[in-house]
Amino acid sequence: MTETDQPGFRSGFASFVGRPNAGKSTLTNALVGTKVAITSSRPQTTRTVVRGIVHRPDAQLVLVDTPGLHRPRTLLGERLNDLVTTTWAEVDVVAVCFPADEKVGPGDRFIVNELAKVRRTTKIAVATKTDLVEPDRLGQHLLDIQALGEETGTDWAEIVPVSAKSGDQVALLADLLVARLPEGPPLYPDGELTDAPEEAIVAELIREAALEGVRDELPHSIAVVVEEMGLREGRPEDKPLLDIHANVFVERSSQKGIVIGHKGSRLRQVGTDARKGIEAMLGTPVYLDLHVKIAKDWQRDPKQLRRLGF
Ligand SMILES: Nc1nc2c(ncn2[C@@H]2O[C@H](COP(=O)(O)OP(=O)(O)OP(=O)(O)O)[C@@H](O)[C@H]2O)c(=O)[nH]1
Repeated sequence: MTETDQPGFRSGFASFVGRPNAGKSTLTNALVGTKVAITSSRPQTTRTVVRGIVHRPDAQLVLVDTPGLHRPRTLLGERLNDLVTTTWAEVDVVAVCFPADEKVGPGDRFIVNELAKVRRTTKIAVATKTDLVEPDRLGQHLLDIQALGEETGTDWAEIVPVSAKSGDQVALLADLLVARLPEGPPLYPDGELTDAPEEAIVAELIREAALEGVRDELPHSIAVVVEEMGLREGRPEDKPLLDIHANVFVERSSQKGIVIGHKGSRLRQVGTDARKGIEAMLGTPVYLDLHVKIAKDWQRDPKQLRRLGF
């Protein structure tokens, strides 16, 4: 039996939110287990950025970032906040981080009030940095979080104290998050993406689309390299467009023909399918430019392999 048809396997998305310095990144790293280094050079542009994936025998938990929430002063600010709440509605669970060494304050209240509008998403409260405080203070902090929940009409599914630094309760948090995911097969290949940038996921989505229906003919002969990926300049902030230029490498010209299809029909379909997959993952409209190239015997050539990212 493969992992995919394992009964009871869970997969889905979680997002950590909280005010600046609340410990979101450190917690993400602690959960994923390795240093996650998605250096997103475009904050607040793509709606969701995968920060890391927790692979477990029983589940796959995809941790995504949502753009920062701001007190809106302008219409654009309001639109951005709408985007955030839309993203929150699309993930399975949102975990709000409240650093134990700071009092629950107006910044937290603002976030929780916004989050309360997203009624259906499960909300978990996480008291972070517990290693920095005495038990008394932690107790008070948990009561304050509870009170904020009541005040805002937020029904915390859990309130969990953790320390990402010492590792205390991190495993418990993982269990609680996983328990809130729907049953379903893994969303990403095993081992994928701790430090892999978005380009790697995008390349994988394109490769999947390119293999669709021709897997038997081209089992291991397709590699994809994302040459360029960046937001189109001059777009309004609330209507981003992500430009992606990618090369699909095959080993022989006969394979090139298969991928491209009659008058390019197949390649167009591959492009459409891949684009939809990428848009669904990143939450941003995408312009995808695909080229098919021959890298002769790339599987046997170490130099080619390196170039292709293996
Ligand atoms: N002692 C202690 N420090 C922590 C813990 N978690 C995070 N920190 C520290 O708190 C600071 C902020 O942590 P980050 O993980 O960067 O917080 P963040 O919420 O991602 O911050 P932003 O990116 O600004 O939103 C860093 O200096 C961390 O080292 C913890 O469990 N214990």
